[in-house]
Parts: sequence; C-alpha cells; structure tokens
Amino acid sequence: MFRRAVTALCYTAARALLALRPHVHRHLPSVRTAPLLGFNLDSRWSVTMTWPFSSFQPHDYSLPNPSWSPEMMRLYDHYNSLCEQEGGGKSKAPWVRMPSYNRLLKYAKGGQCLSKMVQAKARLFTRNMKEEGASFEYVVFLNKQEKMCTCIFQAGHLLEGPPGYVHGGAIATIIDTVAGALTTYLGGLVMTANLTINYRSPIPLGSVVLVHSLLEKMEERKILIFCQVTSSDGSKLHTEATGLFLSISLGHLIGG
Ligand SMILES: CCCCCCCC/C=C\CCCCCCCC(=O)SCCNC(=O)CCNC(=O)[C@H](O)C(C)(C)COP(=O)(O)OP(=O)(O)OC[C@H]1O[C@@H](n2cnc3c(N)ncnc32)[C@H](O)[C@@H]1OP(=O)(O)O
Repeated sequence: MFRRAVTALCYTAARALLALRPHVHRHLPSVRTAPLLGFNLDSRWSVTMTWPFSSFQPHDYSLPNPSWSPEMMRLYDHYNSLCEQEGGGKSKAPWVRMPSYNRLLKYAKGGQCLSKMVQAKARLFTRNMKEEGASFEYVVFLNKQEKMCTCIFQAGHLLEGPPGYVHGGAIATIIDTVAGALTTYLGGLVMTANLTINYRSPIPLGSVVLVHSLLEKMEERKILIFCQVTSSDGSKLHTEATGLFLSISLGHLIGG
C-alpha cells in the first residue's frame, strides 16, 4: 500500500516536471530531471530511461548466457578472474567488468533507490535482439589504471555481411560501443565525432574476437582512442581504428 502510494506520488511529480518543460524530448526525461531527482550530474555514468515508473528490473546483458561458446566462456572466466570481486576481495585489481547499459542507473547518485522505481525501456542498440546469440554477444572489461577496455565479442548470424563474415557496419558498431564505454568512463557524457576504420582481415561469423580500446590522448573536450580487433588468441589483426570523442553538455543532448 505504502509502496504504491510512493510510486504514484513519484509518477505524478515526474509528470508535473515534464509539464514544466514540454519542449524537451520525452525520451530524455532522466537527463532533464536528473538534478531534481538527486542524480550526480558530474557522474561518469550516462543514463537513459523512459516513463512510467514500475517495478521493472533491468537485465545485465554482459553476463554469460547459453549462446556463449566455450572460447567466449574461457576468455570471460580469464578476465573475470582479474577483476574486483563483489564483496571486497581483490579490491586493488585493475580490471572491472562493466555491466550492460541499463544497469548503470544504480551507479548514479541516489540510483540504488531509483533503479528500483524507474522503468528503463530504452535499450542500447547492440543489446536489442531477443534471441540470445543472434547478434552482438559481448562483455566489456575496463582497466582503470591503464585507461583501456577489452571487449570479448561473439558475432551472431544476424551480423552477416559478406557470406560467412561479419558486416563492416557491425564491426564499426562494436568499436564505437567499446570506445564509447571507455570515453564515458574517462570523460562523462560524450559523443563520437569521428571514427576512422581500417579493415585488415575479415571476421568469421560466429567467431570470438577481442576488441581492445586504449586512450591515446585527452585534450580538454577531445578524447582520442585507438582500437584494435584481434582474433581471440591475439595472433591475427582484423581491424584497426581511431575514434575522436567529444565531451558534451547535458544541454547538447537535450537540445539535439
Ligand atoms: C566502473 C566502470 C565505469 C564505466 C562507465 C562507462 C559506461 C558506459 C557504458 C556504455 C556506453 C555505451 C557507448 C555507446 C557509444 C555510442 C556513441 C555514439 O555513437 S554517439 C552518436 C554518433 N555521434 C553523433 O551523433 C555526434 C554528432 N555530432 C555532434 O553532436 C557534434 O558535432 C559534436 C558533439 C561531435 C561536436 O560538436 P560541438 O559543437 O560540441 O563541438 P565543435 O565546436 O564542433 O568542435 C569542438 C572541437 O572538436 C573538433 N571536432 C569536432 N568534430 C570533429 C570531427 N568530426 N573531426 C575532427 N575534429 C572535430 C572541432 O574542430 C573543435 O576543435 P577545436 O576546439 O577548434 O580545436
């Protein structure tokens, strides 16, 4: 009873806040109302959510599922063993597994509570297939000390480009996503300004590759990232890329 009343109150308050600024795009209420709801605007986390509130629990898509191949699992176990463990163990470990997009809400200031109330319907483009294993299966690990990310990526059958190989646009997408995750961690709200990609050798569909993303330079708003996609044992170079990301203000997101 009490919970329902609180939820209803929050929802009414949120609707009222929306009504105050009707020109704002309805899919970005979190950005606009964040300060009012107690989010830390300097947070390194970018959060997207839509109304209405409900008891929806975001799923963490970066955790193993039955479609992950033994090679994917082997690499996952390897990187996971280098990570900080929940509950304190290995607290000095340099690696952290990044939860998938909608799970980020709980890291915002006050988000532990909000993540229970807010329905995050929006889903990152790379996580939008219902069938496990059909498209992008990946997990990103962040090394805070080295300012780098390594992503284990298994490309499913819907990502086909040339027969039997991964589409170049899908490769660009995963590069943008991994580099974007690193720059979000380093610079807060960012957008890709430029992505330059050299495709060196095709990626077999269904294979597992590593996407390494490394900070090259950070200059005021500009963050330059270098990326490499290699075979899972590192012996073959598939793709190289550089990405320029620019820190943006909340106003830029809201204003379009
Ligand atoms: C414990 C773990 C913690 C982890 C936390 C992390 C979790 C994260 C998890 C998950 C993240 C998911 C990640 C997804 C990532 C996806 C990212 C995308 O795909 S973004 C969509 C595609 N990009 C756009 O749509 C942009 C469209 N363009 C724009 O909006 C603007 O052009 C923008 C913002 C890029 C720049 O506009 P301006 O007005 O802010 O800046 P101006 O004044 O134009 O430029 C500033 C400087 O930058 C240079 N610049 C701008 N654009 C450039 C370009 N394309 N190439 C080279 N230089 C450029 C300019 O020359 C200028 O340089 P001078 O200051 O004069 O030296």
